[in-house]
Amino acid sequence: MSEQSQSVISCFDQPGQFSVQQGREKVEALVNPLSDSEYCAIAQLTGRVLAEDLVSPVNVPAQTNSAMDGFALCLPEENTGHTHWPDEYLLVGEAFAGHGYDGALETGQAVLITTGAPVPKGTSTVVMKEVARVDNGRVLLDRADAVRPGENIRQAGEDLKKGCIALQAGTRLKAQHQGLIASLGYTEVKVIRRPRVAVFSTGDEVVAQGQPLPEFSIYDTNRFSIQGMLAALGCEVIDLGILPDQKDVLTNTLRQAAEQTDVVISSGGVSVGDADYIKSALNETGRTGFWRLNMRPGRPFACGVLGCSDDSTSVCPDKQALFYGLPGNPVAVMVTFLQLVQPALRKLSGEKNWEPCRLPALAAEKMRSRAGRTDFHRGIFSINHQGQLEVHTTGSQGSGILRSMTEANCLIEIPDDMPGVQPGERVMIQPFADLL
Ligand SMILES: Nc1nc2c(c(=O)[nH]1)N[C@H]1C(S)=C(S)[C@@H](COP(=O)(O)OP(=O)(O)OC[C@H]3O[C@@H](n4cnc5c(N)ncnc54)[C@H](O)[C@@H]3O)O[C@H]1N2
Ligand code: MOO
Repeated sequence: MSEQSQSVISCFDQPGQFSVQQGREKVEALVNPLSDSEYCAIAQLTGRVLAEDLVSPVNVPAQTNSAMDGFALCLPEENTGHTHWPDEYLLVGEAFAGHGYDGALETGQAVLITTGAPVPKGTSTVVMKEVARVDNGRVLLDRADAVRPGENIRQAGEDLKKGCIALQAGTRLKAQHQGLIASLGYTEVKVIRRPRVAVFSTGDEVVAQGQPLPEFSIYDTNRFSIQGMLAALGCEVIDLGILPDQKDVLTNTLRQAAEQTDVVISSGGVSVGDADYIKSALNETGRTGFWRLNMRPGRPFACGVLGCSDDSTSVCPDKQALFYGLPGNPVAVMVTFLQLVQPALRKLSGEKNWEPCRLPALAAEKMRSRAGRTDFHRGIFSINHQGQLEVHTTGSQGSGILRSMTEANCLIEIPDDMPGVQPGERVMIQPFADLL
């Protein structure tokens, strides 16, 4: 992967106690955006990040055209003092979408026109079919006083002018961008290559699906929720499975993963009791800081760079990878990913100007928290009878209760300076779904 920032390596305070915002800043500071790019066809662009500004090679629309099915009219010159336009015009021809009308309209003439057809020379306005009728080769208007010059006409280049920047480098492309790129006539555009991310789970109790579940065991949940979140960010996922509690296996896996990937993400084994084992493997493969974040869920968190030694002058840039060690509890995994890893992966992907969607909502119930800590409750927001955005929790908020994430449509953010929330107080919510 590309060279990681050297200056921040020294910020691995061990162990650190940070706010969510401090954690976010430290995580992002380690990220150098990818710069390798590739061409990608329009149909495959969903979720990709544009590598360079996209310049419009054409005017959109290319010609001035009609926005309605109706009649193009040539009104008398405006400066002749007309307040009421004539209500009768001579029908001289037709203009269909894809075919123009060859002549130029003269005062008092009309042309039948369809939506999208080029507006004939001399046209002053277009009236909709519904307000006019044809009688004996003449177009008769129901309400000539309602006619306004310039109506129902889409000007050439009113959407995009030839030569302007249609989309900026760093835009994450969605359906609307694909449509716009297509409207410019491009067949493919240059995008940043996808980040390669390796994922594994740890823990003696963690069992793969398809195996019998022994006593005291649990099916591996985190690898799949992480993979789902990575897929939504357009990452290429390398599934390293469940790693056994053997230091050599862990060390070798991390070393190989660092050579082949941009990011390695693990879950489990980062709390005080269990962390020693993963810590020692990580210390052999790179530099990792273990932090305590003032947040719930997601207090223990590890972050760092694999493939560089303590002596940071001897780094091998191509063999480095970012590392995120997420806590084992399934809700803590998702919350730490969304709050800390997601912004970092967006930066790594070359995406610019991303901000999470946060909205103020009224608490519909009492919510527990603690001063000095940011709590992320799972919430369901809706519009109340007064038309205000309100939110209630999904119930029990244990960080192992993954059902709370499936029932929620948002995270409720209770900041460090709120010791708890009373009904009717304002909280910020982070909706799960942006519409587009
Ligand atoms: N003495 C302390 N104990 C704990 C602290 C603490 O500060 N001091 N922090 C607690 C918090 S908060 C969390 S979160 C957990 C995180 O612990 P680990 O990251 O070491 O995770 P594990 O102990 O391995 O697992 C925790 C929990 O999650 C389950 N788990 C783990 N991996 C998976 C998986 N892939 N799929 C499904 N479930 C998984 C595991 O069975 C445990 O129940 O530490 C607290 N303890
Ligand atoms: O943060 Mo642990 O974050 O309670 O699950």
